[in-house]
Amino acid sequence: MNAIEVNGLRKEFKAYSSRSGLSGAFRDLFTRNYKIVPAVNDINFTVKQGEMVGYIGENGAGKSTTIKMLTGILTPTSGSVIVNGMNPHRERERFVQTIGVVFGQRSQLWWDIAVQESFRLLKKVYKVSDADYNEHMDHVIKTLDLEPLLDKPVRKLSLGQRMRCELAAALIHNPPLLFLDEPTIGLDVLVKLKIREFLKEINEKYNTTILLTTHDLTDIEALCERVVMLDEGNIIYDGALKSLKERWGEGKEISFEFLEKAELNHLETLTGDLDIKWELDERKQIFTAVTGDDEEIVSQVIARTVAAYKVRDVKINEPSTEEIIRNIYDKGMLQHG
Ligand SMILES: Nc1ncnc2c1ncn2[C@@H]1O[C@H](COP(=O)(O)OP(=O)(O)OP(=O)(O)O)[C@@H](O)[C@H]1O
Repeated sequence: MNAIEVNGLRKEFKAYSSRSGLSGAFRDLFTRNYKIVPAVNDINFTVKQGEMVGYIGENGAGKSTTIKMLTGILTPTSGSVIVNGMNPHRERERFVQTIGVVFGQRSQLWWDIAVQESFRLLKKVYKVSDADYNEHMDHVIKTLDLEPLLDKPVRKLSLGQRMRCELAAALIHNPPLLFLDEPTIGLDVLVKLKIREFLKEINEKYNTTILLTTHDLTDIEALCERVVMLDEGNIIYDGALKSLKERWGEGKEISFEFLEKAELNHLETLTGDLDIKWELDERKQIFTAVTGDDEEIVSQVIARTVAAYKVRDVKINEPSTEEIIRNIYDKGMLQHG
């Protein structure tokens, strides 16, 4: 079953521009110039129940606008959105029972009351029974280490503490679908790891679908096999994170420092049957084999070289996902699809 079905989804905004000078400002008071800008430009995608998908793009690419349409906060200009079998905007009340939302920059907890009071209020809002609440939330509270925070007012919590509480709050009704918009923004590494572990766990335990928007690609790498990449309102990639790396990763580099004198010609002969290119940094005497992503070739290069020479150091370099994605945006290598 599909948790999310998006067809020809479009959202246009009016972008107002100001006229110059005093007379321009005066005229702006009465009529304003604007042009129509599509923030989301006729996109299509589906997400299956239980998938964890990274929804990525640069600032202004249209991520938040999409999430707002998927959660029923904004109505599309055209196209259709079916989430959990419903139209999010039209069937609002029934719909919100089936989703959880965490916006990293905004809070759904009440600022001045204790965390557990917020939880209790949300339990009422979502009409969760005592039995369900206890069974589910006891576990959530334990896993996210919330026990010591429960009687503190939200305003007294650190960012990391608050984000863990936000996540728990979004899960009070144990929704089958979770939208996370920058859930780890500004958090330290340990809290990030905890949140990731927790998300993996609920995905495994309840088959919860997760759509994750983040600028932190390590979140995506830790959680999502699939990424949907957005650029100026268009989907420019939808597929496995792994294939993205294979296709655009530009291979690996294996650098050797030797304890004895090595010859470039000899290394080339040793590996003549492999699809690689040797480079030499003469000043540092570092020999580098540039390869594709074939692991067999990488291991052959290392095995043959180490057998022929005494080696001081070997390093394998590959571009990070961050670099690959930067590359794609910079070079515009992908076709709009
Ligand atoms: N209410 C609005 N009125 C006019 N333009 C808007 C409105 N909301 C968003 N936009 C424009 O739509 C485009 C997409 O914005 P959106 O917030 O969806 O991007 P984003 O990918 O979420 O960016 P970020 O990573 O900065 O959050 C931007 O050009 C933005 O200026």
